[in-house]
Amino acid sequence: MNMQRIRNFCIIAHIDHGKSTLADRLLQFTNTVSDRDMQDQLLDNMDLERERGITIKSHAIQMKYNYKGEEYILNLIDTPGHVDFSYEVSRSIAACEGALLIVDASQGIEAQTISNLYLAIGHDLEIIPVLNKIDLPGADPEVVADEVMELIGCDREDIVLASGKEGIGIEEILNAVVEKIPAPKGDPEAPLQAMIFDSVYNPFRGVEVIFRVFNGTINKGDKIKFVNTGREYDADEIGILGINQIPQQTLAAGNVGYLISGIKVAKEVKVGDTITHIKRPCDVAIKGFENVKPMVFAGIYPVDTTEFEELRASMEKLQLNDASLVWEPETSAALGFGFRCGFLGMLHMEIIQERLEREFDMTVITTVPSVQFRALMTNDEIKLINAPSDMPDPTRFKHIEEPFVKATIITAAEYVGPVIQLCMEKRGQIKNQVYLTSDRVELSFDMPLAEIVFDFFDKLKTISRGYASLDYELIGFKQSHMVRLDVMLNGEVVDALSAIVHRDKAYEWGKRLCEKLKELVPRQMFEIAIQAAIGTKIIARETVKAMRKNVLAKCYGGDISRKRKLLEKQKKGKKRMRQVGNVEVPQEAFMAVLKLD
Ligand SMILES: Nc1nc2c(ncn2[C@@H]2O[C@H](COP(=O)(O)OP(=O)(O)OP(=O)(O)O)[C@@H](O)[C@H]2O)c(=O)[nH]1
Repeated sequence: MNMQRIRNFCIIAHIDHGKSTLADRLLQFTNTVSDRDMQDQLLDNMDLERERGITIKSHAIQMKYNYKGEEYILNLIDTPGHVDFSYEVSRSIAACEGALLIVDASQGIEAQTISNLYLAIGHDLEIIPVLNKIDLPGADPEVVADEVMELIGCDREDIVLASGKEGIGIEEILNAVVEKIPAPKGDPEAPLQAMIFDSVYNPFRGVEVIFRVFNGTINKGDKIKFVNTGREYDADEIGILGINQIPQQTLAAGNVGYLISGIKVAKEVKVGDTITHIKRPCDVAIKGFENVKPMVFAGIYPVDTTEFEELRASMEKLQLNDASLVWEPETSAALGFGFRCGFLGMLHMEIIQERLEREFDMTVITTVPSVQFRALMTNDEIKLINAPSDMPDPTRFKHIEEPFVKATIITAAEYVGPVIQLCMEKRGQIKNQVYLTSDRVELSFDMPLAEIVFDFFDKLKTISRGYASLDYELIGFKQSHMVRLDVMLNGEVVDALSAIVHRDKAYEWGKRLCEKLKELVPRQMFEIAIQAAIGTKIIARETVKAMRKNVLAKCYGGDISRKRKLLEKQKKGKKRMRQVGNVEVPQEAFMAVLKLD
């Protein structure tokens, strides 16, 4: 295919602004998929994605479009919409020459719109602005168009008015893709240089690598190598991605395609890596490659301690198809054997937990999530702290550092006060405040990541009645007064309830946590003391009074089957309980920290 007839583009949008719906329409309009086969949100083919209505992993799809009598190949590269997956978004963007910027005409520009837009502009992508959902009664295309014009410096005529739902503006969008987005550049005769921007795990065929060829040509059967991992493979099968995979003999510069070469483990395929030939390799790898690092850590334990090996097997299987999940075995006095896991963010953590439960039928306890702190030790070594138990003795370190992010929040002007207040409570420092329009404001803060991973987003939504959007990126580590706060039940430390918190917040944290635990720990036949401590210093205490609960008391002797049923019920209720010393602790208690308000 003549490179001049190829267009590679992605869609950037804030969550729920209608990216998937619009993508479906493009596929329908170009007959890439027949109306009969049309399923809602075709690009989101994981059940979980469809249920949650969010795009988790990016995928690519090729459409053919006839424009003024010429056939064009349009490669649509889908991007995930959540900050947890921002590295993947950046690689997808790097594989394109243009982007559709979808803005919900009833909502206006949101934080994610802007962060992804900046990524796209940073990669010199041609931006085609689209106002979507113009069918909605609450849509205000005039005002939102002003916002968009201000943001990207385009003219009103450049903005396409569309409705994915009603199928309005679809042809205009496709025409704009052909007319405005530049054809790919690159030399098909040069040494091979292709960038991996995604991979899909297939248990039967091995990992499918999705890539964009920048220079050179890849042929079926070629001996190839991945530059950053240094691994070598045979290109057993290459092809393009329609609704199904379509094998090809060759793919030249400018094209997007898939590669199958018998790779069994997702970890071998790193998004951002460069594919080249073993003979005649390219001089340099494509820039921008990064090893993605987990941002949030938590322990995962089987509820039933005998299921540890089963959990290990499940985690191994999960890791085969999720390269970003990392874990190592961990033991807790309270929870037994489990794993310390690293996640890209809170959504990623929820997804893993849910997949363990659904796909592997495991019931697990997840402990309080934590970010990765660093301790500068007295011998000037840096020690990484992924769990409260890693926290060294205060006499052995000079200081602790914690990760900070630049948080961008867009909200209506009337909520600026409460938003700033919330951010200050979360140890944020305001850096900038810009009015996007008379009513919408963009605020930037430097904030500790640790404060964001808890309930920040929920709180932000509450105080702004839903009219605030958040995006953040890591900016580095800063020195902080962090301490380890322990919780004791009848004098015994429950290691799974320990947390690393800022010194100024430790007292408040301890007090609230004790209060919350008092609500969650059921009364037992003896009194239970709940205490919070820093080192040996007790900073808070609550007491759960003794009580005797006899479920059989209701049964007046007689009916044995009824009695059995009640006992069964009680046993089930106990399932998610953990024995700590002599105290039974329900699973919610281990997540109580997330619900402190
Ligand atoms: N009225 C109206 N609703 C729409 C339109 N497009 C999408 N929606 C609705 O908006 C919601 C979000 O649409 P999606 O296409 O899932 O949005 P998305 O941007 O792909 O969401 P993520 O994948 O989560 O980022 C759904 O409930 C859609 O039915 C439109 O043009 N008009």
